[in-house]
Amino acid sequence: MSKHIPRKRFGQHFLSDSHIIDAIVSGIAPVAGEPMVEIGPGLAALTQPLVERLGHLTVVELDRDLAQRLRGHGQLTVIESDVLRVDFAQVARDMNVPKVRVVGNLPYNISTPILFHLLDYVDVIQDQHFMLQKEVIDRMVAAPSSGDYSRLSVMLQWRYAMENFLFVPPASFDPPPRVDSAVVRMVPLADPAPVDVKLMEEMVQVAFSQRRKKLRHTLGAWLEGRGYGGEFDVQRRAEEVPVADYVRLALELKPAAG
Ligand SMILES: C[S@@+](CC[C@H](N)C(=O)[O-])C[C@H]1O[C@@H](n2cnc3c(N)ncnc32)[C@H](O)[C@@H]1O
Repeated sequence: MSKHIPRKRFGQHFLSDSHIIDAIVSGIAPVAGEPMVEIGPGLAALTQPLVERLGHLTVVELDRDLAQRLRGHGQLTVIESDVLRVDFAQVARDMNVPKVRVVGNLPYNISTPILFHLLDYVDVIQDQHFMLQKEVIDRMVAAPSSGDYSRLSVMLQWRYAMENFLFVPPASFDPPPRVDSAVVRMVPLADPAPVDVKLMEEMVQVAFSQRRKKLRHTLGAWLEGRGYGGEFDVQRRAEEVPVADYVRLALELKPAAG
């Protein structure tokens, strides 16, 4: 088969380090027969060892040439699409299972939109294992009052238990990216607070819109606009507020949202 020229616009950095590939696959720990979906299989660096253990794998690939190559593989179901347009609830229905596992070495240019897209389908997802830019994972798992604590930390930590389990240097890829990478495990919390996700998203976005300023300048005005008269302390900075406080506030606001 002809050599594939990596396409920059699709964030194509292919894994080439067999030790790292083994470590990722061990971290995922696939079991024969499990329903799994891989985002961005590329040249099958992860796909092949995964499918050897699973027996069957569904993959989502945007690049037409790569999707075409993968169709020749007898153990794969290939969805040729932008993952941001994929309805994962439908994918689970098509596979005849209540939940799927999702994995992938994601295209870094759209990793945050992918994480938010999957948040919409968290009820049909058992767990997620993603290779991402290390700096993004640092933000995902950051604790309050650390420099990395951000909108992404709050929006993901209220819904997932997350763990950075592997550091991956640029030399593990061909072509190498300019940044360090890491692999994160995300497991949806079994008993999440029943917050309105859209409301939570808007609230957290307003809170972090000016992270150096006290919240009274940003969230304070927004809460006032909603007629909020509760106890939430807006004399703090967004980065000082624990996830649980944001969740409590979103729950208090819920009736106003309806
Ligand atoms: C970083 S590469 C990883 C490739 C392979 N899994 C590996 O580890 O070597 C990202 C892959 O995602 C694909 N991709 C990029 N944008 C995508 C999108 N919006 N939807 C689905 N796949 C996409 C790329 O074509 C590429 O195959």
